Amino acid sequence: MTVDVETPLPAGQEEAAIRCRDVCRSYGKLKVLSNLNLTVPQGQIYGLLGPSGCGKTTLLKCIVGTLKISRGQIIVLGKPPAFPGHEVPGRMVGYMPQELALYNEFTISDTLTFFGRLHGLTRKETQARMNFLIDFLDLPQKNCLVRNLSGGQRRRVSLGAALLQNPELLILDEPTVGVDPVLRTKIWQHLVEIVKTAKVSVIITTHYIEEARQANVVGLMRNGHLLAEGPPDKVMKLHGTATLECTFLKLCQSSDQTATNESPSPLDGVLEKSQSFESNESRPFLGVNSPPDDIPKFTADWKVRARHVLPKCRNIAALTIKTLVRFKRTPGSLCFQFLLPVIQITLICLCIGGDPQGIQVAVVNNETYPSSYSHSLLSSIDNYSIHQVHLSHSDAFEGITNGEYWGVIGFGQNFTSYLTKRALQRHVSREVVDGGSVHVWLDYTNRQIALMLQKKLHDAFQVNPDSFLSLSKLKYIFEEPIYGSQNTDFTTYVTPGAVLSITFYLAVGLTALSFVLERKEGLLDRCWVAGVSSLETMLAHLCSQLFVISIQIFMLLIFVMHVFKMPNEGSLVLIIILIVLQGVTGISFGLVISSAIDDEQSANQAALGIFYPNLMISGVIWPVECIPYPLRYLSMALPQTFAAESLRCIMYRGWGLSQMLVWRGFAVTLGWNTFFLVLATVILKLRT
Ligand SMILES: Nc1ncnc2c1ncn2[C@@H]1O[C@H](COP(=O)(O)OP(=O)(O)OP(=O)(O)O)[C@@H](O)[C@H]1O
Repeated sequence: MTVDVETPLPAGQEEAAIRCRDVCRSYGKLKVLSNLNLTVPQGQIYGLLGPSGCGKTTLLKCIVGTLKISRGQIIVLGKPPAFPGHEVPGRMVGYMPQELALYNEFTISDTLTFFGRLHGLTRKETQARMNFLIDFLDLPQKNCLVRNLSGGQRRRVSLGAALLQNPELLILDEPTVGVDPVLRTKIWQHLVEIVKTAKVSVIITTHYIEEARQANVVGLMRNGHLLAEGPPDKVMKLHGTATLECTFLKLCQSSDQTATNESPSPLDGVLEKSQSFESNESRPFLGVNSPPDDIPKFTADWKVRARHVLPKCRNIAALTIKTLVRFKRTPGSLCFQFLLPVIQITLICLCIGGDPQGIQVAVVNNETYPSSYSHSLLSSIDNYSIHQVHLSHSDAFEGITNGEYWGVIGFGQNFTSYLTKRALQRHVSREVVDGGSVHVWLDYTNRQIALMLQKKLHDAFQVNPDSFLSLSKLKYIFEEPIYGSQNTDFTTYVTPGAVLSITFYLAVGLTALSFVLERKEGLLDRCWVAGVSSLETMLAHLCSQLFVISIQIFMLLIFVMHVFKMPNEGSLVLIIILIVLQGVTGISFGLVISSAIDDEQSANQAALGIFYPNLMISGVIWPVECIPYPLRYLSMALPQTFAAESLRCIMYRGWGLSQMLVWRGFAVTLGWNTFFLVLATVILKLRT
C-alpha cells in the first residue's frame, strides 16, 4: 500500500512512536539486527535491555536514520526516518549517543547554544532551557570547558543537549553510565515526569537492568532480535521471576535450548540453526498489542524532496560558528596554521634553487710568474661561490679523492705561451693544444655543484673579451630575454608551484583529520540527528576553512612578493583566485579522505601517501618536460600540474585568462573541486 505524506495512518498505528518490522542490518558479513520487531508506544518509556554487543546502539542509529537498514521497515513518529520533510532526524528527536559526542574546546554554554542553533531555538529559548538543565542536571558553571569536566559531568552535558529542544521523542543510549545513584534516580524521575506531562516518548538503553523497571515497556534483546517485549511486571510474572535480570537469564537459556533442539544433526546444523533462528527471532515471546503489520509505503511530493535536499543556511551558519569558536579556543593551533605556510615558503625560497657558496676547489698552477694568463683567469673566478685552495698536484688529487674538494683546476707550466700560440697560429700541435688548455677534474656525485662549477669557470673565461681565450672561441650574444631575466634562478621557477602545493596540502591535512576525529567522537552522527545533512556539513567546513585559507594566502603573498621579491607581471586578483581554488581542491580532497576513512592513522597515511608522488609528478619542483613520457601523461591528470603552469604564466609572463595555458589551470582546478565534492557527498551518503 502506498500513502501520500498527508494521508493519516491506519487505525492503531498512530499510537506507536517507533515501529520496527523485520528490521535487518549487517556490517559486512556480520548480521547485527536480524528480523527485529519492536514497538515503542507513544508517550511511554521503553527500556531496551541486552548484553553488550547485541545490537542496541545499531538499532538506535537505524531509528534516528544515521544508519540504513538492509531490510524491513522503521516508522518513527509517523514516517520513516530521514523521510523528506520529516523532522527525524531533526528537531522532533533528542538523541544522546553512547559516545559523549561533545566538543572538548566548548564550554557548557557553547555546547547548548550550538545545538540550540541547529534546532532553530531563539537565543532567549536556549538561555531559558540552559538555566533549567544546568540546575536540573546539577552541572557546574556554564562557562566551564567540557574538557575540564569529569566523565559523569560530561555525560550529563550530553544528556542536556538531547533534552534541550523539548523533543517529542527521546533516544538515549546509556545515559546513566558513570552517573551516581542519586542523579540516576533524578534522571529517571525526570523522564517519568516529561512522559506524563508532555507526552514525550522515550527509548532508553541501560546496563543497569533493574532501573528499567521504571519503564512502561521493556524489550529484552539478544543476538540482534527481541526475546520479549512488554510491561516489566507482566514480563516478570509470565516467567515467574522476581527481577528483570532473572527473566532475562531465563529467556536466554530457553532461547539457547530452542536453537539447539532445532538443530537435529551437527553436520547440517549451521543451515538448520540459522533457519530456525530466523523463524523464531522475529516474534517476541510477549508482544504489546501489536496491530497487524500493514505498514504503508510512503511517497513524497518532488517539491518536498527538493526542499529536503537544499542546504539550510541556519545549519551552515551554526556549523561555521562552531568551527570559529573552536578556533578561538585554540589560539596556539590557529597561529600555527597561519604561520605554517609562511615558514614553508620561507624555507623553500631560502633553501631551494640558490647557487652553492664557498665550494672548495683545489688549484694546481704550475705557472709561477704573476703576469701569466693563469693568474689573470683565476682572479676572474667568483670568489663568493668558489673558494680556491692552491696546492701541489699530489695534494690536490689526494684532497679530491678524500672528498675535501669538489674539483681540481690545473694549469701547465707553459700555459700562457701555448695559449698565445693557439691564438696566433692556425695549426698547432697536440702538445700546444693540451698545454694551452685549462684542465678541470670534477667530483660529479653532486650534479648541481658540478654544473655550477662549470658555469662559473665558463663565466670567468668570458670576462675579458680582448683576451686570447675569447679570440679562440666562437661567441654567442644573448639578447634581453622575451620573458623573465637572465638572472632568473631556480627559486623563481619553484615558488608558484610551491605556493599552490602548500595551500593544497595544508587544506588536505586539516580537513581529513578534523572530519575523521569528529566522526570518531560521534559528533558527526549527533549533528546529523539534529537535522544537519552531509551537504551542509561539507559547505560549513568549506566556509570555515576558507577563512583560514584566506589568511594563509594573504601572508604567503606578502612573503613571496615583498620579502622574497618574486617578480609579478600579472593580475593579483587572478593569482589570489587560483590559489584559493587550489585550497578548495585541498579541502574537498580532504573531505573525500575523511568520508571514506574512519581512523586518524589511515587518514594521515592517505594524505601523506599522495604528497610526494603529486609533488614530484606535477612539475612543481622539476619541469614536467624532464619527466618520462608515461608519467608525463599521468601528470596531466593531477590537480596541480596545469594550475602551477597557469600561475607561472600569470606571474612571469603577465598573461590573462585569454591564454589557453592560463584558463586551462583554472578549468582543471574547478573540475577537480566539483569531482571531489560530489565524490565526498556520495561516499558520506552511501556510508550511512
Ligand atoms: N561500524 C561497525 N563496523 C563493524 N561492526 C560493528 C560496527 N559497529 C558495531 N559493530 C558490531 O556490531 C555488533 C553490535 O554492536 P552495538 O554497538 O550495536 O552493540 P550494543 O548492544 O550497543 O553494545 P554495548 O551495550 O556494548 O554498547 C557488535 O558485534 C559490534 O562489534
